[in-house]
Amino acid sequence: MGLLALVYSVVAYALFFAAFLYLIVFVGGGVTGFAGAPKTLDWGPSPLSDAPAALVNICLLALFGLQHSIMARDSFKRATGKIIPKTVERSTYVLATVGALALLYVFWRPMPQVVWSVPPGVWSGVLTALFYAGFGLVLVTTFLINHFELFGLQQGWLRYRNKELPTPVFRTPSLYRYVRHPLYLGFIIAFWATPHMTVGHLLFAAVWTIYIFIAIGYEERDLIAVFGEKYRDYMAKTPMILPFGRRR
Ligand SMILES: C[S@@+](CC[C@H](N)C(=O)[O-])C[C@H]1O[C@@H](n2cnc3c(N)ncnc32)[C@H](O)[C@@H]1O
Repeated sequence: MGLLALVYSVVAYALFFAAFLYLIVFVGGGVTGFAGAPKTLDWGPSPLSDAPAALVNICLLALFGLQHSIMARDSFKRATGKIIPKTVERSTYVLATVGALALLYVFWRPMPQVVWSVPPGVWSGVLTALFYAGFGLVLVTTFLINHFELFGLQQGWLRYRNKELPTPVFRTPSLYRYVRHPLYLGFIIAFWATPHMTVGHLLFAAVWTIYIFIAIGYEERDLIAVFGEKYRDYMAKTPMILPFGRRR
């Protein structure tokens, strides 16, 4: 069973990493210069090409949001605890996230009408740099918290070694001293910073941003439940998403 848990966690991690890398290509499209992508936000076929594009896309984003938020809740983990062992709970979450992203990639309906287009030059270079910086921030931040625990690998490894899972640790390393949610800030930057904004890209960025603020509400409720006063103090002293933002 230990080996099975380890293999499961490695497979889930590998698939997730591939899906994350594809997200950069999917959102960035032409900006990434990756010409071989079968589908991006602004280009490619969808099996749902007869349905209204905005409706299809909002449903796909809502599906991702529901999967992500419901499976992250303690009540869901308690309810499924008998069929999903704690050691592979995170890998299962990661695997379901891959599924939700795959549906998004396959069924997304491009809406290529242009909202803004910055001609090649300094400003388009700045926006492209911000796009990559946003994804870079996401990746770096996962290592600040605990990359291998966040994506289930550590749990699979500990199960294989027959060791106990550690209790959650409250961390505020480097960027977490300036904002409480640097990883989500990275996503917001990556999704909005583009020299070529289309209606589909705008919809994607707007819905995802709204979802991030909803998710923060749930996540912070859980963090208060686990870390209590420590997290309340942190909220009082540290802005949510922008370093110069309001506290709490
Ligand atoms: C995808 S990460 C996002 C973290 C954070 N919201 C951000 O944007 O940087 C979500 C996980 O990080 C954990 N987490 C968030 N802030 C934390 C902190 N200060 N210390 C330890 N774990 C934290 C949450 O409990 C959750 O399991």
